[in-house]
Amino acid sequence: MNGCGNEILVVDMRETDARIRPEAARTLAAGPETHFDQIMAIHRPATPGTDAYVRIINADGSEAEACGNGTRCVVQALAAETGRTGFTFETRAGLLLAEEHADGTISVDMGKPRFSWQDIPLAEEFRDTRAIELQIGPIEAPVLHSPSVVSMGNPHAVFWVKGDVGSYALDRFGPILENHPIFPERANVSIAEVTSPSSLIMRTWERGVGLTRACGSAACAAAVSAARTRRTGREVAVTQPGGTLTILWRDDDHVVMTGPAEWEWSGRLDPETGDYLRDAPAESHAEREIG
Ligand SMILES: N[C@H](CCC[C@H](N)C(=O)O)C(=O)O
Repeated sequence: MNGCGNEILVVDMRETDARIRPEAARTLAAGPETHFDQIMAIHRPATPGTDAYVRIINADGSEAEACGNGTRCVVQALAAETGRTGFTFETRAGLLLAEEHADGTISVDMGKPRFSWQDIPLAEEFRDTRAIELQIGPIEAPVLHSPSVVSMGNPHAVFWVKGDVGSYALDRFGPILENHPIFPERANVSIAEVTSPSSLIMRTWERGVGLTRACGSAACAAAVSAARTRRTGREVAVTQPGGTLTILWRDDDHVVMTGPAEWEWSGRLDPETGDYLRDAPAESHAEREIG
């Protein structure tokens, strides 16, 4: 599936106690057909009252606490299977509520942002995380500097720029910033331009992945950081290379992300090895029709 071009493998693990091994994930990520940004592995619920436990695996085999675009894909898959529209998932970062709307778009309550340096986490104390001391490029003329940092369950840094976000070499700066010692758990790194009090344009270098066409939690991170620094209001349209998400930072502090999800093809997967067999197009289409 994909969520705004964020490439997602949704894997149904509800009938097995197995886990997808990191080696299997890396093999799948390296394959031209199965290349992905995140695997969303749907496991049986661990907590009463939840619909599933979802493990999120990055292309490098590491685990993430949150993935907004992938969560919308899981909702669409389970809504097609069950005819239900509302779901509660458990992830490493806690519980997520999600809902499919009549128009097919999906909203996910991504929880509350956390701003303290220990929560992001940062390696040293910063009292004000709206802009921390961190820069790239020459000391007297940095190319990027003073990012806002926030945890959406996972760590994010957002650099504010004026002008075309596409003109920055995020492919070069991304790995340096992702692995900068200030981020003991690494970080997802975005550059964002404010285009109006209710819109942003951004690109993201994802932790454990690289450049992606969209990142839901990064869109949330940029939206709350923009509102927190009075660059925008609390509801913004966030445009990334793969599409646009609407982010609302509600008065109760929860961040709600709304956007599309798209099914592409299905198959069968060996979670130990990453070997897979793609369904014949007709078969997968039929499966889709009957949910
Ligand atoms: N694509 C995801 C984010 C994955 C985050 C992951 N790269 C990490 O935190 O390690 C999203 O839509 O939110």
